[in-house]
Amino acid sequence: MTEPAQIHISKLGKEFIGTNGKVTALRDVSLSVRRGEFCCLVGPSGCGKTTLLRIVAGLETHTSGELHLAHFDRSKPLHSMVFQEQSVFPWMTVERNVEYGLKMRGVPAAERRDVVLHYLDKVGLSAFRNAYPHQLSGGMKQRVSIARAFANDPEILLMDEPFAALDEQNKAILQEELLRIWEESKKTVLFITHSIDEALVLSDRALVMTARPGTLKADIPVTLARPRGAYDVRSSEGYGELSTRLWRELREEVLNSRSQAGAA
Ligand SMILES: Nc1ncnc2c1ncn2[C@@H]1O[C@H](COP(=O)(O)OP(=O)(O)OP(=O)(O)O)[C@@H](O)[C@H]1O
Repeated sequence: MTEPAQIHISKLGKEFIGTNGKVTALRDVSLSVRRGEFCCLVGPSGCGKTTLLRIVAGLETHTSGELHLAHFDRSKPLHSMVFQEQSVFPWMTVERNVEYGLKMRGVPAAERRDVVLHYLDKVGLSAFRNAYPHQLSGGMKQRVSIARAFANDPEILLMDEPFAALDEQNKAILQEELLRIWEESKKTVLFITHSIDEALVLSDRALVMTARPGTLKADIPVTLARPRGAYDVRSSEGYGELSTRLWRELREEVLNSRSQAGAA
């Protein structure tokens, strides 16, 4: 059965008025993400990926076009966002950080505890539940952010380069942890990355954006078998071909974006 659309964006545009005049960040972006789908957004630096995610998150408004988000289960939050920088509360323990959204929603303490312990176990942080963020490494703090986002149980997860600041091995482990949790929960995910590898490890579809003003250039189905491992996926059938295709689409836009920067 085909799942219904959860995120539907039609001819969406965004203009910023800055000190140097008008900046068109997004133009005519149209895309649809089905419920339970994992989509990665890739595109050159400055093409509007974060702006698009922030618009979906309701943190920014669009200046033209339409955005429709389907909210299937009103007892759950619609979306949660995970940022590149660690966005944990430094004054709260790991456990308090993860339960924050649930507490805000008035979920009873016993239920909160079960959910929090479940996700701390999933991200390998059970032993650190009473630790404070300053006692954790960067990768561990990102794990707290991921556990918090899933514990909050939103329908849509919006992830803005959540692993960009991590070293290669920690990134691979977190990608696998994220995939395992996603496979269990099947949330709708919109995930920004600069990495072709990361898009191929994680996504069902890679959405390639053009240089600014960003619009959708290519929508590439990532048909690699699941479950996937962060390294073994690279030797799976079709990986090389997909990787080359994505790079061809992206390369042109990265060059365009460089010539824009040179002309500015
Ligand atoms: N608040 C703002 N005011 C003015 N211009 C902005 C604002 N936010 C973003 N922009 C501009 O909009 C464009 C898109 O920015 P955005 O951060 O969305 O790109 P991005 O694709 O996420 O970049 P990166 O990959 O480098 O993170 C850029 O030219 C940026 O300078």
